[in-house]
Amino acid sequence: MTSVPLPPLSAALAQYRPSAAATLRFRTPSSAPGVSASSSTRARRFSVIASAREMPWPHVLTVAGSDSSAGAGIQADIKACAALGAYCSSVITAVTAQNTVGVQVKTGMLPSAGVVKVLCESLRKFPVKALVVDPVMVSTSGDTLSGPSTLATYRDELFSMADIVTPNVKEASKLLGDVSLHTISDMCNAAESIYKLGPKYVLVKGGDMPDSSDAIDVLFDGKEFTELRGLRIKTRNTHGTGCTLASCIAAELAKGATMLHAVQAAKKFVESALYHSKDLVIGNGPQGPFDHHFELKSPSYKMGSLQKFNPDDLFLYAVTDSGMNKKWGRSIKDAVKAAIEGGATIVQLREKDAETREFLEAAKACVEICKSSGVPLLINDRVDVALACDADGVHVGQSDMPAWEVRRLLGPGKIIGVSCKTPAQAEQAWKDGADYIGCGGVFPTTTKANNPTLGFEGLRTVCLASKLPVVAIGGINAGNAGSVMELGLPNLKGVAVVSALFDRERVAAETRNLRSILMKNAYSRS
Ligand SMILES: Cc1ncc(COP(=O)(O)OP(=O)(O)O)c(N)n1
Ligand SMILES: Cc1ncsc1CCOP(=O)(O)O
Ligand SMILES: [Mg+2]
Repeated sequence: MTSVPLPPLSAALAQYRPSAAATLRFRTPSSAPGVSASSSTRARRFSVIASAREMPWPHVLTVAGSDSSAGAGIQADIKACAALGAYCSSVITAVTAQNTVGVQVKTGMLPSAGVVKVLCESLRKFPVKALVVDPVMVSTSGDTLSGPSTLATYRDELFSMADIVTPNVKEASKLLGDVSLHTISDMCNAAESIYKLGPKYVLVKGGDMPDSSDAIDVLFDGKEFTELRGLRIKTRNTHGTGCTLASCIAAELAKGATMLHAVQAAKKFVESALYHSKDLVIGNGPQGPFDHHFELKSPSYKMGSLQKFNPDDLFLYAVTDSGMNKKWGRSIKDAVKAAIEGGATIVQLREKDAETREFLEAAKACVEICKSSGVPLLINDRVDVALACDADGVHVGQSDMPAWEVRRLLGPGKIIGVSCKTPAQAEQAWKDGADYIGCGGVFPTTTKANNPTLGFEGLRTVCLASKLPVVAIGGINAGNAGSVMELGLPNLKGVAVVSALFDRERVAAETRNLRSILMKNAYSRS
C-alpha cells in the first residue's frame, strides 16, 4: 500500500464553482471479498456531489482509495457514476493491491525508473498473455511526465516484454533522443527504430501531427507498415485518448482479436467516442475529457441493439435505376415502396441521370419510407445528397470519393459500402473504415457499362480475403441467385440486384420471389 498526498484534491475541487447545492457525502468503508482489510481499504471515503447547475453534465468528485481489482474503490465509483449518466472525477487517497487472475496487462503512467523495474520483475515472475505498453511520457497537452532514467528503463527493460508499444509522436521522438517527426515516413522510421528495442508491434500515433485532416497512425510488425487512417474530430475533448486507445487494444486482445484487428477496433472506439463527445463541456480548461459511454445514449442502444449496421441486412439489396423505373411508369418512391413490400432488406438509390434537386426530393421521401419500415437506405456516389437527406449511408466505387474521405464527412454512425474486385481493394476498404463491400459483376450485365465480369472464382477470391461482409452484384436474378449463395462463402451475406427487380413490371412480386429463393438457400445451409 502506498499513501499519496492530497494536493490533487484542491486541483479537482477547483473545477467546481461554489454552489449552495454542493454536498459532502460520507460513506462507510467496504472491503473487497477475499482481501483482508488493510488500513487503506479501511480509509474513509468521501464523495463531493457538485451541483449540475453550471455544468451541462452531472459531475461527481469521488475522494477514495484505488482498488487494483476494480471491483470496489475509486474504480467502482467511476463505473457507477458512468452507468447513471454522471461524470466522475477522482482524488485517490490510498492505493491498494487486490487480487484478480488471468488478465491482459496494459501499462499507463509509470512515474519512476523504480516502478518500471518492479513491474518488469513482476512480469518476469508472472508472465501475462499480452502486454500493451502505453509509454506515457508526454501528455496530449505537451507536459513531460517522466524523466530520463524512467525513459532508459522503459527502453532497456520493459519494451522487450511488450506485445505492443503505443507512443504518440512526441513520445516516439523522446524515446529516440528527440528526433523530429513531421511526416508519415518519419513515423515509419520511428516505428522501425522502436521495434528494434524488442516489442512485437509498434503503433506510432499521429493524432498530434499538424496539417492533416486525418488522424493517421502507423503500425509496424517488424516486416510491414500499416497506415491506419481515422477521422480527426474537431474537439477540445481529447483528454485521455491515449490511455483509452491502449486500454481498448488490451480489451480486444483479451477477447481474442489479432493485433491488427485490436488496433483497428480501438481506433474506431476512440474516434466514435470523440465524435459523440465533441460538444461536451466538462471543466474550463483548454482540454476536456470525453464520454466513453456514448453508446448508452444512442437510439439503437435504447432499442436493444448497439449496431449501426447489421451485415445480415445485405441479404436482399435492392439498387434502384430511374431509367428502368421511368420505363415502367414508376417514381423512385413507388419503386422503393414496392421493393420493401416484397422484402428487400436494404435499399440503395442509384440515380445516375437525376437532377440534384429532383434526386434530393425523392431521396427525402425514400428516407421516410425506409425509416418507417426499419430498412437502411444508402445513396450511390452522392455524399452531398446523403448528408442532405440524412440517409443511412453511401455506396462508393473505386473511382468515386475514397471511403476514408466519405467516413470523414459522414461520421462514424453511417454505413459505408465500397465496390471491390480484388483482395487489395477489399483490404483498403477495411482500412478506410468501410462497413461492407460489394463485389461483382458476378455475371455479365448491361446495367453497368464496361464492368468486367469476375465470375464465381473472382467472387470467392475477394470474399476469402475480405475482413468485411460482402454482397454479390452483377447480373443476379431469380434464376442464378441460389447458385451464388450455394458457394457457401462465410462472409457472403446476400445479393444486390438492379434489373431483376426494377426492369420488371411487378417490383414487389419479383422481390418476394427472389427473397423466397434466397431464404430456401439460407435454410438449406443452416
Ligand atoms: C452494393 C453495390 N455494389 C457495387 C456497386 C457498384 O458501385 P460503383 O462501382 O461505384 O459503380 P456505380 O454503381 O456507381 O456505377 C453498387 N452500386 N452497389
Ligand atoms: C452497379 C453494378 N456494379 C457492379 S455490376 C452492377 C450492375 C448490377 O445490375 P444488375 O443487377 O441489373 O446486373
Ligand atoms: Mg459509384
